[in-house]
Amino acid sequence: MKRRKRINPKDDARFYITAESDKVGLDIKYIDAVKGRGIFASVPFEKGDFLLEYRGDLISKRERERRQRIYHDLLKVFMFEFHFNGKLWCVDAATENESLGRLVNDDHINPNAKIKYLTVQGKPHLCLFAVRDISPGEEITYNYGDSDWPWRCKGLDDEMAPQMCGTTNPPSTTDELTTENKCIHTAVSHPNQTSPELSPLAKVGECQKHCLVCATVFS
Ligand SMILES: C[S@@+](CC[C@H](N)C(=O)[O-])C[C@H]1O[C@@H](n2cnc3c(N)ncnc32)[C@H](O)[C@@H]1O
Repeated sequence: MKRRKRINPKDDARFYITAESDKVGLDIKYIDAVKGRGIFASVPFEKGDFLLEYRGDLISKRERERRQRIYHDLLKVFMFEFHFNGKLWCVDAATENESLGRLVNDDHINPNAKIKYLTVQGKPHLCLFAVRDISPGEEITYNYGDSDWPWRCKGLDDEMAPQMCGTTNPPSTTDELTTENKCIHTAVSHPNQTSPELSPLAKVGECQKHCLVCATVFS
């Protein structure tokens, strides 16, 4: 069988950065009410291949702080911070658009991609590269980094979830909560969701004991 000629991954990345577009062979799919959407390969990728750019506004630390003050928690997760040339920068991908990079989910155990930055015309661009061969149908994932991401709590039963999650956002202590309480995941729908399964009503139904995302307890 004839092997396809491999494009140099950095050149490939520069091409898509300059074109401000995503490559064919990656699709958005709705996964479930907790994870929301994700990005899936529809063609095979080889280890080292460029996959996607995490496209958004490149902003300074100061501007990031300003936006963080006004953003809802659900938007803050789209802010990717990184060091470049001795300074803290951020790519803010909170704006819902056609870009696929902003929809790639976290996997800190067995990710198949890694983010690296590439400089184009003096500006850093965050790019995802495959860290192993990827088959069609696989979800693209990378490690979001060390943090108490609520979804990383594993194997919890209903009683243990609030203690073990250790999240402070929103409050996880039951005494601050009343029957009126709703966590952010139930009070509002996920930003720009298009799938009916993600409606606030469906999420309230799933959160009857505790929210799967943040472990807020409902009485
Ligand atoms: C940058 S967004 C990724 C796209 C998101 N799935 C969506 O549909 O908009 C990050 C959010 O995705 C969800 N997420 C990412 N990785 C996850 C995982 N491994 N398990 C559950 N939820 C995850 C969390 O809600 C997180 O706040």
